[in-house]
Amino acid sequence: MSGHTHPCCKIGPSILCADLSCLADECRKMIHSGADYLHLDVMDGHFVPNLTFGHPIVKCLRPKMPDIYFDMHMMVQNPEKWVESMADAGANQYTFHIEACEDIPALCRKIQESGMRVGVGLKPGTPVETILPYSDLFDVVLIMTVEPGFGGQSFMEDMMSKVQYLRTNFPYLDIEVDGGVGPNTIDVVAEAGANMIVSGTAITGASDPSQVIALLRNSVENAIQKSQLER
Ligand SMILES: O=C(CO)[C@H](O)[C@H](O)COP(=O)(O)O
Ligand SMILES: [Fe+2]
Repeated sequence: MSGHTHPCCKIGPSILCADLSCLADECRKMIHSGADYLHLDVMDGHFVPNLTFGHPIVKCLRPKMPDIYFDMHMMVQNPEKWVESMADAGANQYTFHIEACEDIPALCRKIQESGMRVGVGLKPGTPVETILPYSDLFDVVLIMTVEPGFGGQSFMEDMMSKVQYLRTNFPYLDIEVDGGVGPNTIDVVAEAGANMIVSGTAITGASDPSQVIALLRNSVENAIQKSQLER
């Protein structure tokens, strides 16, 4: 389902550790700081031991920023349950976890028919080969670089072999990374071939988020340029 041009760099801040009592202001701040999209973390207390928010909040947020791409990171059991509500709330990408899903082709079809892009997430312990039988069905593969559930954890560099494997075998795929990504870890992420960069505390906790976003983008764009010259 991906296109046939090299995917471009996109930076998607996670607002998980921002001040959620003023969610719209926090999101606007990210957009004004240069974010390409917003990564919204949905947790159900079952798939992960934490709770955040669901489609009612997304539905309230949408009219306040009609043109912003919402990537829903669905850390939930039974991800098929929330597809229609998220589409109705205005989500653009529905990223479910492969570990939480029984009928992967049916779920991908449902997401696509609802008009959203299909994302599949892999926890650190899930081998990358798990996606191979379904690789045509996804627009985005999300490689988790922390155990899902909490922001502010340490980046797992050993997940980069999954990113490298995907970039080598699927040059046009959107590859997203999430967890502990920031100025200290972006270079290995960029060199491994990820192009959709989620970053939470490193951006929302910075005194100047725009500087952090620019730094992340610079690293990824340089790596893409280098890889194209090497071809
Ligand atoms: O999915 C997540 C946690 O499960 C978050 O998106 C992620 O942790 C972002 O926060 P940080 O960059 O602080 O790790
Ligand atoms: Fe996330």
